Amino acid sequence: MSKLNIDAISTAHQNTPILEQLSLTLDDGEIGCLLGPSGCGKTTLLRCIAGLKTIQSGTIQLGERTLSGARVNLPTEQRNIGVVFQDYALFPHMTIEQNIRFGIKHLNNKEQKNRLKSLLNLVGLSDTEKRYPHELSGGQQQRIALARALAPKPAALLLDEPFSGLDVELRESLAREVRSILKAEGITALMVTHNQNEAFAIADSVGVMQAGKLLQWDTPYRLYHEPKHPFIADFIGQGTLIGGQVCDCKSVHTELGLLKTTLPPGVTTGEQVSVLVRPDDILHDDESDWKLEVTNRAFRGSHFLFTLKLPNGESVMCMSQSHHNHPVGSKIGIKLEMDHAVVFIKST
Ligand SMILES: Nc1ncnc2c1ncn2[C@@H]1O[C@H](COP(=O)(O)OP(=O)(O)OP(=O)(O)O)[C@@H](O)[C@H]1O
Repeated sequence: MSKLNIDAISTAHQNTPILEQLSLTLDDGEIGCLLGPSGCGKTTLLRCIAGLKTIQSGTIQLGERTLSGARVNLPTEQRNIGVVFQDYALFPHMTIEQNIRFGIKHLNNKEQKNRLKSLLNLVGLSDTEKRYPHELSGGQQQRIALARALAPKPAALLLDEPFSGLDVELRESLAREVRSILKAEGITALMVTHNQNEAFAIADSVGVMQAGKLLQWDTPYRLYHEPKHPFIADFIGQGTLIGGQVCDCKSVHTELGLLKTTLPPGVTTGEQVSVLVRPDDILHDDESDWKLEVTNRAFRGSHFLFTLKLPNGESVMCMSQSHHNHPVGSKIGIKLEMDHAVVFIKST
C-alpha cells in the first residue's frame, strides 16, 4: 500500500518561508494534481517529497515508511519515488530500450525484457524500442519518459509539468492517456501543472496553492462548484464576484435578486458578502424581458462568453450558443439558472 500522507510540512529558502503547514493525502493508487500561480511553491513541494529539499517541520509518509520527519530524512535514492520532471529529457544517445532498461539493471535479462515489453505496450509505443528519442514526437517522448520512470515499479510517481513542452491541443488528450496508464499501473501519483483542463483530465483530487499554502484539496467538481476561498473561485473556471446582503440563513439578496445559498459559518443576517456568479449560472434567452447590456464578448467557437452590466454597475458573465452574435452595447435577454450561490465573507 502506498498512501502518501503529507502532514503540516513547512520549508524555507534561507529565511523566506516557501511552504507553510501544508497537508494533503493521496490514497493508494490515487492521482493528485497541484495548481497555483507561478512561485506559489508547487515544485518545492514535489522536491520535498522526492527528498531534494529538506523540510523544517511536519512529516511525509509513503505507505508505512516515514520519508521526512523529526530526525528522519531519507535520501532520494531510498525513497522509491519515480520522477518525471519538466526537463527530465530522455538520454539522447540511448535507444528507447536502453532508456527504459536504465533503471532496472538489477533485474535479470528476461525480467528486463518483459518489463520493457509490457511498459511499451502500456504507453502504446510497442515497436519503438530500437529508435532514438529524436525519432519520436514530443508526446511520444514524454510517454517513454513516463515508462522509464515506471520501470522500477516505484511506490509513487511525481510529475512536474510533464506536458509543458507540448502543443496545447495534445496536452489534454495526453493527460487523459497518462491517467489511464497510471491507473493501469495502480500507482499513487502527484502532478504539478499550470493548466486546469489538464488537472481536471488527470486527477482524482486537485489542490490549489497560493503563497506556500494549500487553500483547498478536493475533487475537480467541488473545486469548481464549492470553492472555499475567493482566490479559488477566481483561479478555477470563470466567474465574477458580486456584492450581496444576507437575508436569512438560506438566502442572500443581490442585484440578480434573492439567491438560495448555504452561508459560511459565522455569517449573520444583514451582513455584506461576496457572491460567486459563474457564466453557466446566467443563460441567454431572447424571449426574456430581463435585459442586460453587453460590455464585452469573447467568441469561443462553440459559444459566446458575454460580459453583462448589472444596473448597479457590477459585471456578470453569461454563456450563449455561438450563433447568438450580439454586439457590445446591445441589450440581451437573460434568465438565471443558479440553484445554489457560493458566498464568501467580505474579509476573505
Ligand atoms: N533555490 C532557490 N533559492 C531561493 N528561492 C527559491 C529557490 N527555488 C525556489 N525558490 C523560491 O521559492 C518559491 C516557490 O518556488 P517554486 O519553484 O516551488 O514555485 P512553483 O509554484 O513551482 O512556480 P512555477 O509555477 O513558476 O514553476 C518562489 O518564490 C521561488 O522564487
